[in-house]
Amino acid sequence: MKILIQNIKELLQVRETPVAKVSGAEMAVLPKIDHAFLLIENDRIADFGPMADCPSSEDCELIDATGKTVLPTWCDSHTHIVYAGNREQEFVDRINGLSYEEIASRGGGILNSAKKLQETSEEDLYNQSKVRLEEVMRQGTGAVEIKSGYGLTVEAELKMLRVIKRLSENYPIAIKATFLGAHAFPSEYKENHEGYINLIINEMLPAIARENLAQYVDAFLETGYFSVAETERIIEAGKQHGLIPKIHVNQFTAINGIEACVKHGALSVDHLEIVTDEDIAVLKDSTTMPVALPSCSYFISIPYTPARKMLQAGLPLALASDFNPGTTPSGNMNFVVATACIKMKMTPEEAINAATINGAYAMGISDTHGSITKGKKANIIITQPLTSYYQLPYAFGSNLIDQVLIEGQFIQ
Ligand SMILES: N=CN[C@@H](CCC(=O)O)C(=O)O
Ligand SMILES: [Zn+2]
Repeated sequence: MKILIQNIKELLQVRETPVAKVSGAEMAVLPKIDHAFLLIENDRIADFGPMADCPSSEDCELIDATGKTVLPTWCDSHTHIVYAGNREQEFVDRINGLSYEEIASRGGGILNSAKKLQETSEEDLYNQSKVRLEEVMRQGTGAVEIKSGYGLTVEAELKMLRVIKRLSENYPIAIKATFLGAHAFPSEYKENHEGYINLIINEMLPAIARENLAQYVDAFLETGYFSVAETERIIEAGKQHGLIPKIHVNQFTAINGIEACVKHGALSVDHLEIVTDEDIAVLKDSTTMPVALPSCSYFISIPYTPARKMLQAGLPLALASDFNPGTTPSGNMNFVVATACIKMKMTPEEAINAATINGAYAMGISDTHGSITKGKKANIIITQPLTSYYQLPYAFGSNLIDQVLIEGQFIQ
């Protein structure tokens, strides 16, 4: 099966020579070809270039992209798409003056979602989650990481991870699974952290490894949640089962968590609404990808990740949605890219790099996703006719996507 897209006004994120990620000043460069073609064979990118070099269209399904922009689909490296019910009431409580921390300390927040999820059957959880997955695919996401962490019991964490596995078997989108048993201490372990950490290490992790349900391990390293020392124990135990750390850190406070994550070779450190000069120094020259989640900052009114300062220091940055019921009930990566430009002062080029190739790196798939490169997965967004790709973040409330292809299949 061959698809030939012709007369593309702008073909973005073209990388003849593959790169794993882009950092600092490199992020301001988004390589593109004007008046281009793109050839897809089965699930892969077979060829691309200027229209002057366009191959014959024999045997191909033809798409005319006159006036349109074509770019790789978004790589959303941080989500919690599998959850039960919602937290609309907490949304209204916050409007009426309560903070995220106050709601959590009253037994709301993550524990509220965990109670709902424990009471929901695996089948129902799958059906609720697939609606969200289908929505983000239509919005141009072509690869997604999904975390557990609303189970908080052996049985419920396994239920979440089995749902993630089933989604990955039933949809063309690449899905990476992360075990986040260390998302919050269940109330019965509030005064017995040791007991819950032992449950994670001695029961949850071995059961997950037996069923091969996760590739990554995460923890909410934050004041009032998991300390640096507790997180390090979980990272070490996860590694024993082959899981690579990707850690929630510096959302509300900076407690030297980033240093610990880098020391343990974390693939990514995520949130980073609060970042110190020491954190930046530690990330510099590491292989750990910092990940910003601007929709979370927007929704719960907390600071935005200081992108300019980080890029100026030469760091890379990825953007992800954080789709979850508490802090970010949206997986729309178009909004993420626009918000990064509008609120974090990232240029469109930087934001698109952050949401494609760097997002792919932050989920360990930049050899197959995140750029227009021969041999990579045919994951493509075709936009409506645009004056230029600047319109994508500029017209932040409009749906400018015409068609999405994931692994060579049209999504709709
Ligand atoms: N901060 C930790 N975890 C999630 C939100 C958890 C929740 O409130 O349900 C996040 O990434 O924002
Ligand atoms: Zn998160």
